[in-house]
Amino acid sequence: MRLIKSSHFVMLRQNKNIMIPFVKAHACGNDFLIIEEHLAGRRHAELARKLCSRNTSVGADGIEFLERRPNGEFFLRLFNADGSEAELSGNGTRCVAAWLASSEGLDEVALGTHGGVRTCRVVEVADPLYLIESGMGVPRVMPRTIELPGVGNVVGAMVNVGNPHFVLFVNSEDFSAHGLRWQELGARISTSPLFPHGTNVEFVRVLSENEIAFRIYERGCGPTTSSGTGTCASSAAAMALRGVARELTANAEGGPQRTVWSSADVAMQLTGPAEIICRGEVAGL
Ligand SMILES: N[C@@H](CCC[C@H](N)C(=O)O)C(=O)O
Repeated sequence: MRLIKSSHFVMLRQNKNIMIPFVKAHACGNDFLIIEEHLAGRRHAELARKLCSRNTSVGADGIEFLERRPNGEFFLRLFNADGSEAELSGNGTRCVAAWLASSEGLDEVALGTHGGVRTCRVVEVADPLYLIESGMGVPRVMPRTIELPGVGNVVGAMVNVGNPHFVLFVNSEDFSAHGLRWQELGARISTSPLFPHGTNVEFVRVLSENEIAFRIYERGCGPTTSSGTGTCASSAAAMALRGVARELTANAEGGPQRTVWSSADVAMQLTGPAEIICRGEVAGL
């Protein structure tokens, strides 16, 4: 028998012993790993790239690193699947809230993020499924037309809900715009030099006064079935610029969420599900 001595094999063998405990949860198919911050050893980006890979590891859209501070406060750092750090995730924050409710009985919890503190309250439970309402901060909506080479002028709005979004309104049933599939146009906008820090992109159709449908191209991870901040950004743009009701059902591919934004200067409330999928240990770096 031939002995395998390649350095790749030696590396694989060394990695075998470093196991990292994780929890996996999703919100309308937008999936996250939850890992205790102290286990990251400052290798957050590398861990995100490795563990979010769907073919060679557990797979997820991002990792929420959960820090427990000595004063009892919680702080989350969110890393996208490509290893970039984002200010926050609405769905990811809710997944952590569901995990803290399930594992520690916390029905209401304030979670610090780089995009501000988000307070999450459990509204209904059918363990492992949690319906959670989150205070998502005050959205800022700025109408903006961008010029994309080869595409032309794209009319939309920059929306900040703790992280950046560019929202376009479309009429087509398949969410295409400017003759491009939304996934293609989303990739072009998300990585355009016009947004030096990148942006999330939402394609929104107004269905009625109380309902919108949208598709999401996420910064740092591509098309996703849902986004909490994307739901808020799409709703805020529709409320501020299309005059729809201040309480909306926002339908993404992964399912509906509810948004309430009673006036421009108050926080938006987001209600949606989060489900704990599994917990385990995964080979780290
Ligand atoms: N899916 C998230 C947003 C995650 C962060 C985003 N990719 C970014 O880079 O800002 C959500 O539910 O909000």
